[in-house]
Amino acid sequence: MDAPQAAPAPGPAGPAEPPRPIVELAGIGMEFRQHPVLRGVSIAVPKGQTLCVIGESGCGKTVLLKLMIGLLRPTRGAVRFDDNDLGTLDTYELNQVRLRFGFLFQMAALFDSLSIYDNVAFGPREHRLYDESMLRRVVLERLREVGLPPGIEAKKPAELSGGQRKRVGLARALATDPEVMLYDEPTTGLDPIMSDVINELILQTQRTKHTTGIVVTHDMKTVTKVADRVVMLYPLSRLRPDEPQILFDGPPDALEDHPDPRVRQFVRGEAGERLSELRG
Ligand SMILES: Nc1ncnc2c1ncn2[C@@H]1O[C@H](COP(=O)(O)OP(=O)(O)OP(=O)(O)O)[C@@H](O)[C@H]1O
Repeated sequence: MDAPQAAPAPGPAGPAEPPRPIVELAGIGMEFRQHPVLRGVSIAVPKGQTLCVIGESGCGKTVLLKLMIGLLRPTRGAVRFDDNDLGTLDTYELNQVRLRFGFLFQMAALFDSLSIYDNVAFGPREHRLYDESMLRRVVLERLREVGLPPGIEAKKPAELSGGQRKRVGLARALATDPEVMLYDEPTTGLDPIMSDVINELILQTQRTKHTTGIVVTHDMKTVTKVADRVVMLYPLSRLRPDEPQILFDGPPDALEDHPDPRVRQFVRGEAGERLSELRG
């Protein structure tokens, strides 16, 4: 039998400090005209990690992303970015913070009337990051990084497939070299192969650029592939007032056999009693 292993001794400076959070939600409550969506939600995302946020439709995942970039203000609690409380920042300071985020929207949200080049150049131009020759290098480099062929920059979004549009959306979000990428259901509507391409790109972005990632998804393959950590939210309407809204906060491999049946049901995609509940 192996001898029991001793706990590693702390180094001369004591146990290692946990990495500093870059995005932090502290005791968040969010209501829309007396309709509560989030309650007592606290999440700290360390620099360089990828967090996946999962949960049923309507539980508040997109609201969470909007709170993180100050597009919504919480009813209670504080949102911090790099130790700055967003609630204390003026419009200029908030815009400076937003510049450090990239956002890949559900439907890629490209400007239909602009070429692919101008779509990707949009953020850097708005923030006057580069002169035109440097901008050209950055735009073409980002398009290459997401695996789009040379010449695509002259096309319009309508000429592209869904998977190509999603990759242009990612190239556009990465054109400002963000420290944090927010992905809202990045694989929705894509075939399994293109979904995996997007998952690979999320992973590569974290590994090569050390970008912190926050991924809202229903796709458990995305979770398995990209998440360092997973938070599962539950809809408030299904919880008692004293129950925490975060059902799970941990590594992805602890999801499958979690003791809470609500977590297992979601992860395995089982309807359970839900159809009869919906029929009333
Ligand atoms: N600006 C708003 N005004 C009023 N209600 C809102 C607003 N934004 C979101 N909500 C409500 O908040 C709840 C959570 O919405 P949210 O979009 O965050 O859900 P979700 O978990 O992302 O859902 P899905 O998985 O379907 O995208 C919903 O009931 C929605 O109607």
